[in-house]
Amino acid sequence: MSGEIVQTEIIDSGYGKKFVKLLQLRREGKIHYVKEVEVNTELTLNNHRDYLFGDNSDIVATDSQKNTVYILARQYGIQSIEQFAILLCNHFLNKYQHVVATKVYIEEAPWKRIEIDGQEHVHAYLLSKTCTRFCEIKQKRNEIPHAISGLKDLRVMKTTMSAFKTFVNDEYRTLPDVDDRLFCTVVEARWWYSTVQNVDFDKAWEGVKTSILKVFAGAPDTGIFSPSVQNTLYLAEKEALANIPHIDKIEMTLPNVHYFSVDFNRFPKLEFSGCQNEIYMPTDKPSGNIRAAIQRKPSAKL
Ligand SMILES: O=c1[nH]c(=O)c2[nH]c(=O)[nH]c2[nH]1
Repeated sequence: MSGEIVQTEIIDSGYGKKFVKLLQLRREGKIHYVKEVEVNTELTLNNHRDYLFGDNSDIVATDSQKNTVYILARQYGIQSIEQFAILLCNHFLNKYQHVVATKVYIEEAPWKRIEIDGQEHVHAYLLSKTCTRFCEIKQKRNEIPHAISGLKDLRVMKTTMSAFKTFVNDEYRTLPDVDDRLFCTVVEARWWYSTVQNVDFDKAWEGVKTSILKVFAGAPDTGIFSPSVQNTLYLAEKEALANIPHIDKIEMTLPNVHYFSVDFNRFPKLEFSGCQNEIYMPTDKPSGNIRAAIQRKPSAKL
């Protein structure tokens, strides 16, 4: 240690409670409604006395932030995770004048009603984890809230109508051109709203999910051809922006989860002719990883 006095400044800070879990139950007669969420809060203060000098007098304890989540859920209810996150941001900024910025991230547990003989149950649910819905709202003092919504862990696969060929052919390449391959990915998508006013966040979220599935799968009886993960990703993003007017930017990440064909030529003493079963080896790691964000072009000024 040189013992030299280092000159520093804090350039970013925030603190809050992570993973505040709560279940909201609303009983309307015999029909019950549930929402289970996990909330992360974060506040940024107008000074750093806490970090610099150990002066806690401006700290709204993370424990109090956690209590606030429960109290606002009780008082106002959770319509959509986005609305609840906006409510929390507003509350923290209005209640504490020395808070200059807030960030609230929420994930929702995908409870669906159990269906018995095609009929939805009034009070029994099944956790149907096709994917996780999340949102992140950021708001600075004297500014409007900015909303991002997203989905993750949406694992999809198709067994044909996917090819990958005519890519760089040099001394590093071993992968052959393929006309027909399995395509499996775990979709993560996040999108930015141009406004939070009069947005039906549930409808928008369903709209993006449907856009992604439609572009990935294509028509039920024929499918849709994918020349690469990159192209499918881009077309899914374009479809989402075409369908949901309140979104002006979207980013998607698509890992290319490889399924390698098992080579039965390695068993020369066995006879496989006439066997129709194709056997693949699912391989989680490594995976390709394809990412892109698109946004609406500012409309041309005449
Ligand atoms: O759709 C694909 N895009 C790639 O960039 C890539 N790279 C690779 O090895 N396989 C694939 N597939």
